[in-house]
Amino acid sequence: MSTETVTIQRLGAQGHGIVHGTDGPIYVPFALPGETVAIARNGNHGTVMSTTTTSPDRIAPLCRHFGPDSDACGGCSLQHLADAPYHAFKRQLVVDALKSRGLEPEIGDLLQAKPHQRRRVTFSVRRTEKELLLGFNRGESHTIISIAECPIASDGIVSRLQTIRRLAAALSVTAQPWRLTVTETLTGLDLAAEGLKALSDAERRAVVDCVLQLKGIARVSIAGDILVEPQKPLLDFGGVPVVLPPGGFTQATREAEEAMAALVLAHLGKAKRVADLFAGAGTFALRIARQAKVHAVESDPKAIEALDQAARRAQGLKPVTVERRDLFRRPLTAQELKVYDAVVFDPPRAGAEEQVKELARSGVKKIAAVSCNPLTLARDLALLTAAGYRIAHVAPIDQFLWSTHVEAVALLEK
Ligand SMILES: C[S@@+](CC[C@H](N)C(=O)[O-])C[C@H]1O[C@@H](n2cnc3c(N)ncnc32)[C@H](O)[C@@H]1O
Repeated sequence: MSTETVTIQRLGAQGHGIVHGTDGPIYVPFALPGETVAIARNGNHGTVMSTTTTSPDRIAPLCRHFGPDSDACGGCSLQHLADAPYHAFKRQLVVDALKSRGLEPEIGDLLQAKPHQRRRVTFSVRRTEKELLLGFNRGESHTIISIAECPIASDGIVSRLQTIRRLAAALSVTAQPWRLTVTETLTGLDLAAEGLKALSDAERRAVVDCVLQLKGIARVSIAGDILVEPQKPLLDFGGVPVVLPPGGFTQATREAEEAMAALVLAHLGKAKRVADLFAGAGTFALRIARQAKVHAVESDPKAIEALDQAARRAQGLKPVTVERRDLFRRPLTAQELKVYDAVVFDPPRAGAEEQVKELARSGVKKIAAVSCNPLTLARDLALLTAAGYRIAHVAPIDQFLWSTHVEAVALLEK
């Protein structure tokens, strides 16, 4: 460990201040470009001890749990950065990722996230001898920081933190840490527990009794199995009600979901037959079905079942077919894709490389690529442009406020 004074040169992709020393980059969390700071240095990591020059872009964080202290929550990494440079940083993550693959398409302004929009958060939970810890892990550690507030989570979640705690306490029958994903749905909170030790019958009954005394809980599931469901947890995909499968994926904010869906629908235009790949429970497919026939493909059986049920119950949709399929191992082939006028794909962070290789050979006229990882998106788009597709537009979208994650929608045509 050594002490030195450095001036931060730029913000890295993980939100850390970076200074390039003679022996490589030094990463300084919570320091901003232009700031001169004294750091305790440990290898290529610096901890700020004092600041002599403060950036004009530095602002007071909104949340009491944010910061470099040992008891601070690691959920957010950029609350100390003013709005304009924060938005520029997020957009630049997409610009840089595409540029690293030689792509320089038209990239729009960032769709900005606002506080209290996140309708889905995953808490870390652990019972200690003294208390129940429910919150987020401290940065780069397994220590759980219990939270009393959260400026990113929706009011529907934050206002029910006490309820969530009571329920988490009933589920925490051992000292083992576990995770609780809370989704605010139209009919109440959906709570999905993962990593819990199996509960005895008496413990399960105690949780059910607890839920029945509490208000605002739609469902509690453990490892995908429903324990109690006073209400079916409903989401609305463009006017089509969908029962969210236990622990199933949904976009983190309603605002980002609607913006992404609007971009995708506008791009599809008059397409008559559309394939929605990595379709989840139908975020895009059910909206597209208002104007075109849709074939939705997804590997999660519960998600595809939820989509299918929702499509069957809905009025006024064009035909929707569903297929459970692992698109990494068995992508839709170029031959299978030829019947579609347009394809939407929205894969997990790993991207859709194998599927995109088939798409590149398919000749499908319009493609909308939705992604939460600019690096894999860039790789996949490069495969498509090499096959003659043109990127008409890329829209960077923030739905993970004050984190270094950014979503993007890329619209392509041939
Ligand atoms: C980012 S989510 C998008 C879901 C949906 N488009 C939405 O907006 O709600 C990615 C989806 O891909 C699915 N998935 C993950 N791996 C897959 C695979 N190998 N084949 C097919 N689907 C997969 C996940 O279950 C998840 O529903």
